[in-house]
Parts: sequence; structure tokens; C-alpha cells
Amino acid sequence: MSLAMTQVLTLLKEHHLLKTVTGTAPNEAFAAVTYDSRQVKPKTLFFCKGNFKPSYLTSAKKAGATAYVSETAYPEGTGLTAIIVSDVQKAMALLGAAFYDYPQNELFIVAFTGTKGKTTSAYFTHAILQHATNGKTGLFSTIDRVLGPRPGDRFKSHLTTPESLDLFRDMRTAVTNGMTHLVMEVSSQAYKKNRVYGLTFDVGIFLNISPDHVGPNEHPTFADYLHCKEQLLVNSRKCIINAETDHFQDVYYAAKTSTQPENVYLYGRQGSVKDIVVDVTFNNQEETLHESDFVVTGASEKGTALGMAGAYTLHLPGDYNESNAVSAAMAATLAGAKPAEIKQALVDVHVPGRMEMIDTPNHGTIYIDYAHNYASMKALLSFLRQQTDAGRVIVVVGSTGDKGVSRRKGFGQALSEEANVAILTTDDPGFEDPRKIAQEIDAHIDHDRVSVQYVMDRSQAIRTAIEMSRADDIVVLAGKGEDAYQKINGVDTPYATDVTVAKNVVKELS
Ligand SMILES: CC(=O)N[C@H]1[C@@H](OP(=O)(O)OP(=O)(O)OC[C@H]2O[C@@H](n3ccc(=O)[nH]c3=O)[C@H](O)[C@@H]2O)O[C@H](CO)[C@@H](O)[C@@H]1O[C@H](C)C(=O)N[C@@H](C)C(=O)N[C@H](CCC(=O)O)C(=O)O
Ligand SMILES: Nc1ncnc2c1ncn2[C@@H]1O[C@H](COP(=O)(O)OP(=O)(O)OP(=O)(O)O)[C@@H](O)[C@H]1O
Repeated sequence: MSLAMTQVLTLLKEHHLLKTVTGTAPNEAFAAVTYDSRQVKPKTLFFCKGNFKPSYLTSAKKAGATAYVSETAYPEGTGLTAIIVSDVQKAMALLGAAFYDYPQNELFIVAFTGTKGKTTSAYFTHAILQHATNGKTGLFSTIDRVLGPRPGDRFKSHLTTPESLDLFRDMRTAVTNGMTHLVMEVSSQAYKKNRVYGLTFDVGIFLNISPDHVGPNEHPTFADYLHCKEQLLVNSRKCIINAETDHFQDVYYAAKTSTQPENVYLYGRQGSVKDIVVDVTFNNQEETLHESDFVVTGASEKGTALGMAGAYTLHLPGDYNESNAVSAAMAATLAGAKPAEIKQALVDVHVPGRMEMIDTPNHGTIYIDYAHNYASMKALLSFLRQQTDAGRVIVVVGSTGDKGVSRRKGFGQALSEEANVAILTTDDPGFEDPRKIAQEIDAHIDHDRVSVQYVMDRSQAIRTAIEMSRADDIVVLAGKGEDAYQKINGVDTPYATDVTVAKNVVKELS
């Protein structure tokens, strides 16, 4: 991979990003691109972005960078070519795509956005397309990135949507490894920070939106959050929209600004959307705590033409997971999958930390789930409550520190509406006091309906919940999924995972 200076300047000029350039050498070319001084090699084009310190540029220069792209010129960069731009994140995305030689042109890309269900739906779609493409589908999810067929091609993700340079690098690796398709999650932050600037997706799916991610390090307002999410549809060739989403009209309008209506597909649960003509509907046939059977119907000419009508079984409980599965099936169909491949994948699929279930001989049934805001907690608990006749719903939950402060009120509300017992505990407290966070959740709990305990050691909280449960109770371990750490004072402190802790307790008790 390489990039010539002439190409850099042409691209930046074409996109009206170039402000000034000083010290260009004739025929200058780059052998590497990075935004991290610790990764610099000789002939690197270095990007100064975010919470950048000028000393990083000094380090980059020492390590062999020959030019830097930045919104400000730095004295520490004297001797390097200084490419000053109006938006470094956009510049980075454009130049990253060029450096890695536009890998997106060699992949069919399906991208999901939504407040809830991105990871689950991406996993479903990936599972279907793995069948359809004979193992040639990559995955960029919050949990992990899959760039090829070997175990070494799968690694943990740091961000839901990677920085643009990492994104294009990983796409290129996926192509080199023989991948023809890619399923990815696109967070609102990805658009806010221009990580996917310039990228057009083959299919973009909008799952839902609810209040979340508004705060100092994320979005200033809900309107900004919605706007960023809508950009996925503006930048997709074909769009799929959940007609049940809040702000549907805004979202549909955004899709139609750049996509012909015949390439916009709407879906919804039968009877749940009024005044909207959907293309695909689905209807539950049977739902248990283990799986659900549902039927998909083409509700318009366009929806029928997809050819995916029929009965499906999903081996993951939760009525909202049926909706996720339908979005995945539609996206996979547009990517070339057949109903038989969809059916097989939905039976086999496993999504780590989402609705994992542990049966106990004498205590309640335990669910480990990643629910970590009002919408997901409400969806999860109301589903489980409908499934249990006599038993109690016992929930172990905390809320993250330093971000998502509104989630604390949301948890209090959802617990008041659906739970019998809340064990408040620790969940990635960051630089905050976990007990204080728990008190903020507690302030919104209706104590006439819910009995509350504070057990700040998360493993101990899980033990308390399981020990107190009776056979017909449901125990929910919420918010951490399969996270194997707790973020405490800036350090990822190892944690055994909710699943492991729960399994150990169950073993001891049986
Ligand atoms: C607000 C935001 O987008 N922050 C991201 C951003 O931070 P930043 O650019 O300020 O980077 P930084 O780590 O502070 O460092 C500044 C720069 O100095 C460089 N550096 C640093 C040290 C050094 O020795 N040398 C050096 O050159 C760094 O590489 C970086 O380029 O770039 C970093 C990677 O370069 C990300 O890790 C970081 O995400 C933070 C950790 C984060 O938590 N982001 C969240 C809000 C996020 O993006 N979440 C969404 C999901 C949200 C959802 O669920 O919808 C996501 O897509 O993951
Ligand atoms: N369609 C949905 N509607 C409401 N809640 C959902 C939906 N899908 C999943 N959930 C709930 O949200 C939790 C997180 O799901 P998932 O990881 O798939 O979403 P996500 O969009 O990737 O979330 P995040 O952005 O927080 O990583 C699940 O564990 C479940 O409790």
C-alpha cells in the first residue's frame, strides 16, 4: 500500500479540505498512515487529531514521519511537510480509503444502526451470510472483528465502529483474506467523528432510536444523535427501516433524500404500525423462554419480491429479537441469501452476552443480557415478565460511570415498571463512586413495588440474587454481557464475566 503526495493534495482539494501546505518535497510518497505516534515507521503520513499533544508529533518525527495532516500547524513539526486542513477526521477517512486502495469497492457491505439491537442483528446477518457466501463474510461489531476464516483473523473490538484508518485497513485485510461481504455496526459517534466519511454502504438498516448517548463526550442533543444516525441511510444504496421506530417520519425522509423509494424497505410486526404501508410484516406463532417461532409475510409487491416469506425459528428469546432477525433476514436477502440459509442460521446463531440462559435445579432461571439503558431494560424485563406466571423478577444491575448519566433514571423507571427485586451493584464505574451511581438509580425506584439491596461487589451481588431465587423466579444479570473487565479509575480491571460467576454459584449450590 502506498500514497503519493500528489494524490493526497488532489483528494483534499477536491473535497475542499485543504487550507495550506508547506515544505512539500517533489515526488514525496508515503509507505504508512497513522494517527498514533507509537505506530509511526519511516515515510509515514501522520494525523494529529482528537485530544492530541504536540509532543506526539515530536515522537512521530523521530520515528520517521515525513509529513503531518492537522487542523493546526505545530512548531514541533518543523522539517516535516505540514498539510493543514479544515477537518482532520474527514481528511483521514478520505486518505485512509485511498491508502488502502478503496477496499469497499471489493466488498458488499451491510451496515446497521440503531440505539439497540445493532450487535445482535449484525451477528444474525453475519451468520446467514456465512452460509450464503461459504464463509466469506467479515464482521465489524462492538464485540469483535472477523477479518477472515482463521482463528487469528478474529479479535476483540475497542470501538463499535473503528477509526477510519483502522476501518479501511481491516477492510483491506478482509479482502486479502478472501472476504466478499462485510457486515458492520455504524454508531452515531462514527458519523459525529467522520469515521465513515465518504463511504457508501450497499444496504443500511435503521433499527430504532431512543434517548441515549447524549452527554459531554457524545452528542450535545437528541436531535444531533438522531441526525448522526440518519446519515447511515443517506449514505446507503438500499435502505431498510423498522416502521415501528420512534421518529419514523424523520428517518424515512432522510432515507429518501438520497435513495429512490423503490429501494427503501419498511418492516414491522403485524398490526403494530398504523398509517404506514410496510413491505414486510412478521407475526409471532409461539414464544418461549428459549426460542421463538415467527412467520414473515410480503406485504407489498416489493416486499413479496424479496421471496423470504415463510416460517422461521430463532434460537434466542425476546420479542425484540424477532424484529432484529427480520431486519437481518431482509438485509441478507438483499445481499443474496436464500430462505433456507436464513432458516439454518437463525437456529444455529449465538450472540455472546445477549440473552444467555442458565438453568438451575432448585433456584430461578438466570438470564445474562447486555441491556444497559431504559429501552433495552424495559424490552428485556417486560418480555421475561410475560413469560413467568407466579415467579419474581430479580435484577442485578449497575450503571456506567463518566457517561450515559440519563441511564440511571431509565434503569430506576424500568425496574419500577417490571421488577420485584433490584440488587444494585457495580458496572464500569470509571472515575465515579459506584455506590453514588447506585443511589442515583435508587432515587427513581418505586420502593412500594420493588425491594432494593446494595451489594457493590458484582460477583457477590450475583450470588445474593441466585441464592434468594426460588425455582419459578427469573434472575437477570444486566448490562455487562460477556465483558471480562470492569472499567475502574481508567483501568480495565479483570472480571470473571457474569456468565462464569453465575455458573460457579450454580455449581456450588447444586
Ligand atoms: C469521543 C471519541 O470519539 N473518542 C475517540 C477518539 O479519541 P481521541 O481522538 O481524542 O483520541 P485520544 O485517544 O484521546 O488521543 C488523541 C490522539 O493522540 C494520539 N496519541 C496518543 C498517545 C500517544 O502516545 N501518541 C499519540 O499519537 C492518539 O492515537 C489519538 O490520535 O479516538 C480514539 C481512537 O483514536 C478513541 O479511542 C476514542 O473513543 C473513546 C475511547 C470512546 O469511548 N468513544 C465512544 C464515545 C464511542 O465512540 N462509542 C461508539 C459507540 C457508541 C454507541 O454505542 O452508539 C463507538 O463507535 O464505539
Ligand atoms: N430491537 C431491540 N429493541 C430493544 N432492545 C433491544 C433490541 N435488541 C436488543 N435489545 C436489548 O439491548 C441489548 C443490547 O443489544 P445489542 O448489543 O444487540 O445492541 P447494540 O445496539 O449493539 O447496543 P450498544 O450500542 O449498547 O452496544 C440486548 O442485550 C437487549 O437487552
